[in-house]
Amino acid sequence: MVLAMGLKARDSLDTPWFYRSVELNLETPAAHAVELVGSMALSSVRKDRELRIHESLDDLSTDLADYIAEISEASVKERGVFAIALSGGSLIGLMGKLCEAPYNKTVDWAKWYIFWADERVVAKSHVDSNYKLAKDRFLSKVPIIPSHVHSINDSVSAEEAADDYGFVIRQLVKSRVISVSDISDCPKFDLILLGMGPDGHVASLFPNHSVLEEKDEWVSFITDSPKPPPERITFTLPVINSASNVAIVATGESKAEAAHLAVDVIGSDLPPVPAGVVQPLKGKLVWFLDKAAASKLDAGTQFSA
Ligand SMILES: O=C1O[C@H](COP(=O)(O)O)[C@@H](O)[C@H](O)[C@H]1O
Repeated sequence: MVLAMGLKARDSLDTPWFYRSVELNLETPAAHAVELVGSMALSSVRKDRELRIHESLDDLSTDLADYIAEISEASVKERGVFAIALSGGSLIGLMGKLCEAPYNKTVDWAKWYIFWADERVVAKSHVDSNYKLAKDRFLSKVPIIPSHVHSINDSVSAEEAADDYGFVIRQLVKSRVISVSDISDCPKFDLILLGMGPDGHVASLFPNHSVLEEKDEWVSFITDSPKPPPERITFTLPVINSASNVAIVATGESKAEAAHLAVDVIGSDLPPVPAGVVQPLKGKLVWFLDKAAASKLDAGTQFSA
């Protein structure tokens, strides 16, 4: 029996994605067949989600830079601005290629507006600050307009910082710098970039934490983060899931189990880790993984970029 299906492919990292029709002869050796059948199941069951699994961190960084530059270009074309929310951690280093050619010259940096999907409530000069990390390794190397960088108020309590940040976002929704979701009334960021911890947390949404249930606020706070520092503010799930595009970037073996739980355990009401609850309502979710982080995915879920 021969099965026909479409696979997403690209010839190299510099060329665009395309869809290729593949005919699978069901007498193909078993392992190969499982992989192809699995890919077909992924694209038919979760059309809203894409997995990009890379051989090396260098490949992943190039693809991530391409992806961000493409969404920036499309947003500027459509809305005249690009509203992007960053996270902290290893993600920032993996965005480094955006500071190099060609992106440093081709991206329309003056149209970028920067936000944080989560921030640690520490001084902006503190080594734990997500703002400081982004400033040192990214923002100081590209010509983004300083007044377009919306960091948190670091001189108040976590609760006040969350309230303040929610207010800032509301003002920018009013002035249309940030779009608004037509189905959730939440801000609709053009792109939210998330890292993922080994426990499956994204932004500062940690496993089994009550903040995961927050439905009313756009920005919430916690004072008991299991990962130091304890005080943080975070976008809530409704805001993350209202974005036009969300990327989860996870590398290294320590993330493999969480990636498996988030990606493979689908169709469940309660995904076992917060990353699994990132399911944009209308937007597109892309996972960027290296081989190590993808090493525990079900065989059928994997396909390489
Ligand atoms: O504490 C945090 O951790 C996550 C993951 O960091 P990573 O270094 O393991 O990639 C990060 O995405 C989040 O923004 C940060 O506050």
